[in-house]
Amino acid sequence: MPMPSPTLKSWYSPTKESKNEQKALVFDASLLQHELNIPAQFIWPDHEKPSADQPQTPPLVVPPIDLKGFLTGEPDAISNAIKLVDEACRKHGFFQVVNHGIDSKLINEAHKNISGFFGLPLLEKQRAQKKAGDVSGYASSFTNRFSSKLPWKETLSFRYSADQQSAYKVEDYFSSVMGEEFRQFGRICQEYCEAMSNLSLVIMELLGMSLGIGPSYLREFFEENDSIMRLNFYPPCQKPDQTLGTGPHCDPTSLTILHQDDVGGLEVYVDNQWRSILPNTEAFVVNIGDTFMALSNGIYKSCLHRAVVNNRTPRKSLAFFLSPKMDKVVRSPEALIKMDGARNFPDFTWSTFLEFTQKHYRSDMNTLEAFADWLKLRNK
Ligand SMILES: C=C1C[C@]23C[C@@]1(O)CC[C@H]2[C@]1(C)CCC[C@@](C)(C(=O)O)[C@H]1[C@@H]3C(=O)O
Ligand SMILES: O=C(O)CCC(=O)C(=O)O
Ligand SMILES: [Fe+2]
Repeated sequence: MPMPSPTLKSWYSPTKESKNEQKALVFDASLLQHELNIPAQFIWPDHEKPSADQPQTPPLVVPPIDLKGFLTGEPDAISNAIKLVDEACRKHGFFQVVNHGIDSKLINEAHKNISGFFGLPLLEKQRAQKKAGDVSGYASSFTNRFSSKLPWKETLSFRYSADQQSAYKVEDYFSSVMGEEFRQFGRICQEYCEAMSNLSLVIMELLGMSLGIGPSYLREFFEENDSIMRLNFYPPCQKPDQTLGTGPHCDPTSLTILHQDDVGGLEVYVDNQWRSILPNTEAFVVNIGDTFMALSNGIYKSCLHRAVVNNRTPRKSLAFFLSPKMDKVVRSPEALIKMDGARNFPDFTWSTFLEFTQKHYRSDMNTLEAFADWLKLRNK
């Protein structure tokens, strides 16, 4: 396999020395949250610092899309939802949904268990330690993976498969890596992922209608999805203006359904400025990701977003990253190519794109472009 181009902006390849240096750096939130001088690896460059271009981030106030009438098939509600989704996805790839039909008890249970998990001593969380190149596992600030611009967060990620034939179950993953006492937490996460997968298929129907290709094509494309669930935990930070919880990026995945707690920290880049998305625990935040942007031939935009931290309250967010089955070819349907007159992205599989983000490129705002260039070089 040819090597990726070293000219890629975010190409990362820590040197032997920096790898050794990193070994000494451990993100133990119970200690670091009180630290007045945060380690240099967490300090982001000036132009990316939270308040680089504006002293205060103005909130983006957009009414959420009410899914109730869409779910019950009311014609006016359907046309209204189509119009709002289409406008949002052409412009910035971000919208929120309410009356989505997901049980609030399930959401609350998930949040409770997540707080319990991240509240454990570091050594216990490390039982699920993510291994190099793996998607699943516990990661404290990626101190082993990256050497600079470290994010002020801990994450627990795992796979979810909607394929009925698949033997993989979230609860088995939890009990196998962390012990039998984590099976119940795993069950809640499995149930939560099932709910997210179903909701994402409803949203796919809506997106298919708004793109003018009908409700079935995209729903079927993602029916047997092989998705990623990530639990994000952002401890307080005494220097919140110096660092970021999650740096500016577009999700490489297809569609993200995010539930944030009542603390706030998510920001979206709209009209050349960062805007904060005020927390609303009744809503889900929905983002278009790079894979969907490619599938729509670029008609819908992948959403540029980031998460900031604060010096008072820990924050949680639950991100369900909808992704197609690993070897399904991502290729825009003919009808969308005709609309634009040109095919704007190469064919690829999610398996290759995922490998790119885990082994060759640190996801940022240019991942899709860098991936397309990398594919071209690789296929030469
Ligand atoms: C496929 C993925 C890579 C990241 C997780 C995800 O499932 C979707 C988003 C990606 C990420 C969150 C974008 C910002 C940088 C990143 C390194 C992070 O801060 O977590 C990204 C994730 C990754 O593990 O590569
Ligand atoms: O925590 C958030 O609000 C955003 C997290 C995010 O963008 C991600 O995990 O990809
Ligand atoms: Fe994201």
